[in-house]
Amino acid sequence: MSLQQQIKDEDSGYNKNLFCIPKHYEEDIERVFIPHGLILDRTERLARDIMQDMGSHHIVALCVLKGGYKFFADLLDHIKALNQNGDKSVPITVDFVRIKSYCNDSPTQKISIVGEELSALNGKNVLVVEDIIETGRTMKALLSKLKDKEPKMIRVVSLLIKMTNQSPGYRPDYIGFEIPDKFVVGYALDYNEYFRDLNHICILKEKAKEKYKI
Ligand SMILES: Nc1nc2c(ncn2[C@@H]2O[C@H](COP(=O)(O)O)[C@@H](O)[C@H]2O)c(=O)[nH]1
Ligand SMILES: [Mg+2]
Repeated sequence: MSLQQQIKDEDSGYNKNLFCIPKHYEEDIERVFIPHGLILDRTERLARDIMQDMGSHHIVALCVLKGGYKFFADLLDHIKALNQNGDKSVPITVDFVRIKSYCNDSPTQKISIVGEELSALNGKNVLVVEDIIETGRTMKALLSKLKDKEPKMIRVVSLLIKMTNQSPGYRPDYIGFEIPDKFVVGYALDYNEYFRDLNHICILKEKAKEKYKI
């Protein structure tokens, strides 16, 4: 199993005033949990680990939208840099799938998966790129759809995995950070579509959850 950084419950992040937060979210953020720079540095290392394991054949990188788009873009930048500067390189193609399984800060009963054409995955090495895994329910639903396309290999990388007592029967192949059971936003992770435009991964104030509730 690959190494991953575990952020314990008592590590409650950083005072938000140490960082640049968009004015429109200043009142909503409780703490900065994982600063943007740390996310990028960890992503660089994940890219190296992934290329060491998968880097001998064409990779189809599959982005799980919407929450995975920032991690996907940064991970692919690092993979491209390795391709450009290393002794060997492999073609990377991209595909996208959209999954919705959350409303407010709770899971929905139904998992909606859109963009499941994905016929180009047949016989390919697929790297699924996800933002966060909690119970593993969403990823298990996606993986069962992907297996129908008969890829040669599927690997999953998730920037975050959340430790909850209802979880997790599922662990991805590569993990950025293991975090406690807190609802997080930022770096494309949303609360009802807000906070994707925030660089750092943060914890919300309870009154912000009320403010943006639907
Ligand atoms: N913005 C946030 N989204 C979250 C968080 N925890 C989970 N999620 C969403 O759910 C799925 C994964 O959940 P799972 O139980 O099916 O594994 C993930 O893709 C997110 O969309 C969170 O803390 N913040
Ligand atoms: Mg997601």
